[in-house]
Amino acid sequence: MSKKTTVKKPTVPAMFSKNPPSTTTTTTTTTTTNDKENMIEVNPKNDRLVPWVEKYRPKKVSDVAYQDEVVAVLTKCLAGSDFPNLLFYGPPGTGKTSTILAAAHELFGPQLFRDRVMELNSSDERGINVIREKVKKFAQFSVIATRSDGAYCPSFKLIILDECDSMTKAAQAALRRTMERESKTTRFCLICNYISRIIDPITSRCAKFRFKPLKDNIIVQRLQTICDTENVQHEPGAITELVKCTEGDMRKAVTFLQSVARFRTNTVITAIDVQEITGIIPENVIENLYQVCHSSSYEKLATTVKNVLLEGYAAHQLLLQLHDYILGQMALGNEQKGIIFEKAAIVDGCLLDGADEYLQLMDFLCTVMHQLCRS
Ligand SMILES: Nc1ncnc2c1ncn2[C@@H]1O[C@H](COP(=O)(O)OP(=O)(O)OP(=O)(O)O)[C@@H](O)[C@H]1O
Repeated sequence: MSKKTTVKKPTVPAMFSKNPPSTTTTTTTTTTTNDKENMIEVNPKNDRLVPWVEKYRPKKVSDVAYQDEVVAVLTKCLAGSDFPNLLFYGPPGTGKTSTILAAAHELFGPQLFRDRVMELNSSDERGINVIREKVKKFAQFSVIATRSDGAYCPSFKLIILDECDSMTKAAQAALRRTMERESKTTRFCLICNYISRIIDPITSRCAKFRFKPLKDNIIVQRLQTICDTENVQHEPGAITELVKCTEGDMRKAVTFLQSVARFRTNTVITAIDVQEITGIIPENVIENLYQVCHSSSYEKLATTVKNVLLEGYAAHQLLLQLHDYILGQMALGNEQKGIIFEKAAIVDGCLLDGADEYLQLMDFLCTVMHQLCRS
């Protein structure tokens, strides 16, 4: 049914092999041993084993959803405008890595991609040595602006530093010099979640783009397209239920969809299937907890919280959903909600640090109870 396709394994840039490839364009249609090693054959029969996040990763810059500013700038760059050093920042799963990879594929084409692009993940390699050895070495090679298919091809190479907010300050400082010195031959694309962890001299050398969490309707559209392509049937409310817990993260949405599609109990995906896979807590559980807070009985609250935790619901998810539920309650004033949410933030921090789920939830719900008594 589907064609036989190939997916690239993460590569060590060819530049760092003992014999760096020629930087002039030599067209060859045969696949080298090295190329073969870096390809995962995707047999149509095993097609279902491919993670959908990879299968549906945008192939072209124009496929990237909802990040209009960066798409507009990169489209101009692809047409021949100057290509600045880039800094992409924003929450996970919003398309930062996909956007630059798509742009690089369009700029260099499949044959030059391996020679012209170096992708480093700073979570693994975050020290100054990587900048001194790998980045500097790669940046120093000069290249010729030709492509065998005649398409526009710039005369620079691209270094992608993913998760660069975990680079040490010394490494960032070393990068600053390299960026300046090699500006004729190399462009950088830095990707991070927290821009505040990047030193000013680096941010001021880059065009900065904030990737926004994707709107629910954009995620719904994308999931619907995937469902149509993969022939996944679902109840009308199932996709909306799934999107509820994604917080604008498309990766999370697509991963959940694939999990639900694989482990569903019926041919048609239901909202219950989604709740079981994603860990979303049914609305009545949240309502019940809130009502118990109204009763002002500490013993009743303690028993209910114990029972809810015994059901296997995660305290963090309970806290998230209680937050949204309380936000919509008219019975509580702004000041009371402020006190409750301040407590929610403290409890969330404690849970992340590994504190006891029961004690933390009790702490939070006692605050809710207290504020309800005041109203
Ligand atoms: N804007 C988007 N348009 C289309 N698909 C997207 C978009 N954002 C994310 N995706 C989907 O989510 C997957 C992960 O995206 P990507 O790796 O680009 O996220 P990221 O922002 O780099 O995340 P992280 O900060 O965790 O590295 C992609 O393979 C793609 O399927």
